[in-house]
Amino acid sequence: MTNINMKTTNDQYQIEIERGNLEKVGTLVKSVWQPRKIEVVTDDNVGPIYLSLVEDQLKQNGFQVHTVTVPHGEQSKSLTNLAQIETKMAHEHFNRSDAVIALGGGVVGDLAGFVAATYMRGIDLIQIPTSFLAQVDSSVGGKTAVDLADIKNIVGSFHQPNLVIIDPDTLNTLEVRDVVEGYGEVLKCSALVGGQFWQLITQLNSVADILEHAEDLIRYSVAFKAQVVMEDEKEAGNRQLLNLGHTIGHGVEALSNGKLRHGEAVSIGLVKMNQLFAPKDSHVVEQLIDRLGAVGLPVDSTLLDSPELIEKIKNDKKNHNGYLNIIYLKQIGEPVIKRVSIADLQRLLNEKS
Ligand SMILES: NC(=O)c1ccc[n+]([C@@H]2O[C@H](COP(=O)([O-])OP(=O)(O)OC[C@H]3O[C@@H](n4cnc5c(N)ncnc54)[C@H](O)[C@@H]3O)[C@@H](O)[C@H]2O)c1
Ligand SMILES: O=C(O)C(=O)C[C@@H](O)[C@H](O)[C@H](O)COP(=O)(O)O
Ligand SMILES: [Zn+2]
Repeated sequence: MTNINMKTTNDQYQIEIERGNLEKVGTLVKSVWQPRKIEVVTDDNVGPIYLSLVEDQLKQNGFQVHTVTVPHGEQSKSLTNLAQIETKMAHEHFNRSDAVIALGGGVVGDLAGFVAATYMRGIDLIQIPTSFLAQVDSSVGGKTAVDLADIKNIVGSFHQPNLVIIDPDTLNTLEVRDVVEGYGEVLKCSALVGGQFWQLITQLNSVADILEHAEDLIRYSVAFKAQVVMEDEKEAGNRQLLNLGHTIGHGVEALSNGKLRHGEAVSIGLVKMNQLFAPKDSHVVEQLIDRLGAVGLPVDSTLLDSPELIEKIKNDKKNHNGYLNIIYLKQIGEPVIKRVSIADLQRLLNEKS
């Protein structure tokens, strides 16, 4: 069992990582919340597998449980769903003492998190991530958001949970493609950290290898993310490093009309941004392509040639007055934040494509 402690300016919470955590989810929730009404938000893949267990556990521990199931997939991170869920909660007379639980992948986590951030100007939240991506990244750190049409995470808020409950056993029911896309974020994280974390990555060459080492990968990723968030919760400085691969990644993800998963898009963005900025003699790009390619993550895309890409990039939250803080690697374990004009980035993208 691993217990990682997160402390930000106004919040403190535990990230509990243990196989079988879902079996005792009621007790874990009770350790931080008094009896109250809870809206459990899930999706139509996760709900049929895990919702009844979580619901029973919560009821046995004195909670009043309401549930809402959204369709799986990125399109559920919408203002429409936000409004529907909050309308339902209002009709159920949820008040400021009540709470939200996100049970699912990053889509459910971001959507339910934003519900909790905005309902009555903010109520309590617990994250129960069930996808690999959500367990290694999205359930931790308090970023919540929905998309507007084809613009990623453009309406959102920082809203920290009171607890994150990670049960790596839930990875057993995940599709292979979803394990691999979650690994895209793990690889991003390990490339930022280097050292032992990267050493482990150099030994993983298949989905079976990833699953065998899933607990270590979750622990390494979450411990690093927690440390970064504790030092820079609102992304004024080094939290921007966690956006490695995302400036171009979010662009191609949005342009793909749902064809690329988030972690796949990050993989493409990770390679491209380093092709543009990493020192050639560092061999960063070759190392990234080798490790991403080993598990079948995409390392290139025709979307990189789209004239629309730069328009998407302008929506990056690291864009300030026409200058973007881009992230690249000097070498594995040595990330750099560099201020680049959008015009220069556009020129470089055009030159290289
Ligand atoms: N807030 C953050 O810090 C942060 C960080 C990274 C990514 N994100 C966001 O997370 C989203 C991607 O998350 P994701 O990759 O988890 O996508 P997702 O939530 O769509 O989950 C991927 C698929 O796996 C299914 N699933 C989840 N858990 C399952 C399980 N245990 N068994 C069977 N099926 C399961 C889902 O239904 C879905 O079909 C993107 O919207 C991205 O922008 C947010
Ligand atoms: O937690 C963070 O900070 C991250 O940047 C983690 C990213 O993996 C994640 O995709 C995040 O949602 C991106 O946020 P955005 O601010 O670029 O929308
Ligand atoms: Zn991401």
